[in-house]
Amino acid sequence: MTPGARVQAAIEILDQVITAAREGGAAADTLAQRYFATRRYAGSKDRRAVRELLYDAIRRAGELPASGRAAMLGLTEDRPDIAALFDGEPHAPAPIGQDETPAPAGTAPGWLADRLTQSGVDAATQAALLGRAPLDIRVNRLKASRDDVMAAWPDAEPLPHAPDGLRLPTGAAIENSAEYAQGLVEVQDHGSQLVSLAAAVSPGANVIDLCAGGGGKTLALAAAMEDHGHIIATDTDRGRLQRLPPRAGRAGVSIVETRLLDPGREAAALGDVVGAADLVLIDAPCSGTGTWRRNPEARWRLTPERLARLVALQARLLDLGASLVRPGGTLTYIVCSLLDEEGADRIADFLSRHDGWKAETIDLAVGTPRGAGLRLDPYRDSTDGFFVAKLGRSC
Ligand SMILES: C[S@@+](CC[C@H](N)C(=O)[O-])C[C@H]1O[C@@H](n2cnc3c(N)ncnc32)[C@H](O)[C@@H]1O
Repeated sequence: MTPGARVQAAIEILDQVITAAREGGAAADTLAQRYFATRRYAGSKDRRAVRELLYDAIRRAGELPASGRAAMLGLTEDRPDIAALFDGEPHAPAPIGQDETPAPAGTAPGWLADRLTQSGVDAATQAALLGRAPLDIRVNRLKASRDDVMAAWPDAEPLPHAPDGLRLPTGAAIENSAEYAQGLVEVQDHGSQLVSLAAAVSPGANVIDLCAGGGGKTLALAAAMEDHGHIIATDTDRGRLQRLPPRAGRAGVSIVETRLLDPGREAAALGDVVGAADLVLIDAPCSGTGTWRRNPEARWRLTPERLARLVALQARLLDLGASLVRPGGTLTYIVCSLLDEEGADRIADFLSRHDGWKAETIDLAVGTPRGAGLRLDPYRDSTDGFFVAKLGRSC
């Protein structure tokens, strides 16, 4: 592909990303994959270049752009080399007209940028939220040590506060490696590893991972438990939960039982474990403002109404999770968001409504205290953005 054709391809994918953001369609990454699936002439260098243009244009536009072309024109304001490729050559974008309006630069839609600012997220952190995510892995201590994996991946750097964490050079093909196939490593962000550690689980514990999804944190807990004890991993999404047993098998984890929950009737599948868990982990569904490094278009999809629905669900899941904790047990609440209404405010609201609960100290050497919990962010902690709180039930 010519450089101009790559720009035009990125514009066409951007159009699809914009439509998907309006209509609740697929993520940018999926749309890019589908685009290339029908364009076999695009080689690996072309694909990489188009993806870079696509994501640079998405990152730059805070508000949902009017069109893919407007988004790319926005990028040309920082990159005159791209402007020069709007030359009308075959497959390249048409020359830039004088009356065309580029998408303005910004962090997020105005209402959302305001809420981040109100949540104490400074400009440097907002910018870092739109940086490029590094490639982090967690060594599965059930099968290998960090030194074993570093011997096979000499470019890997230990993550200072996550004892099993390594950072690999971007683009390292870890998912095609023998270490991955044999369950020695999991791809897991530094922050996800740290918030799993915040739960401070011990071998032998009875754990309920209420929003387990595909089990990223379930497997981190199981490794910390040395595969002793029991974890009930639940979720309302059958597809995600179905991915957990094979992953657990690969990781050598035998203590996980999965239970599918019925949305709105979650408690029905948990009647036998009310008041029984040593630890309940709630990795709650959230706006994902902390994961924009991976899905920058997610900020175009969020609306105040959707956020309000998530907040109500988080409050409900906290109440449900609390009912499952035994006297003297703990509940760890996590969101990959830096908005107070999903983090510190949810915990303050919970504590105001539940006697016999108190916030406990989190034993992590990183993070910034926020309300009764701790916040991790890409600027200070080199993680995705997270809020985590640990609550103890009195005996
Ligand atoms: C942040 S994700 C969990 C990620 C997962 N813990 C991990 O580490 O890979 C939130 C999960 O909550 C699930 N969820 C949404 N509504 C739920 C509900 N009412 N009860 C339980 N899980 C729910 C979603 O399907 C999603 O998998």
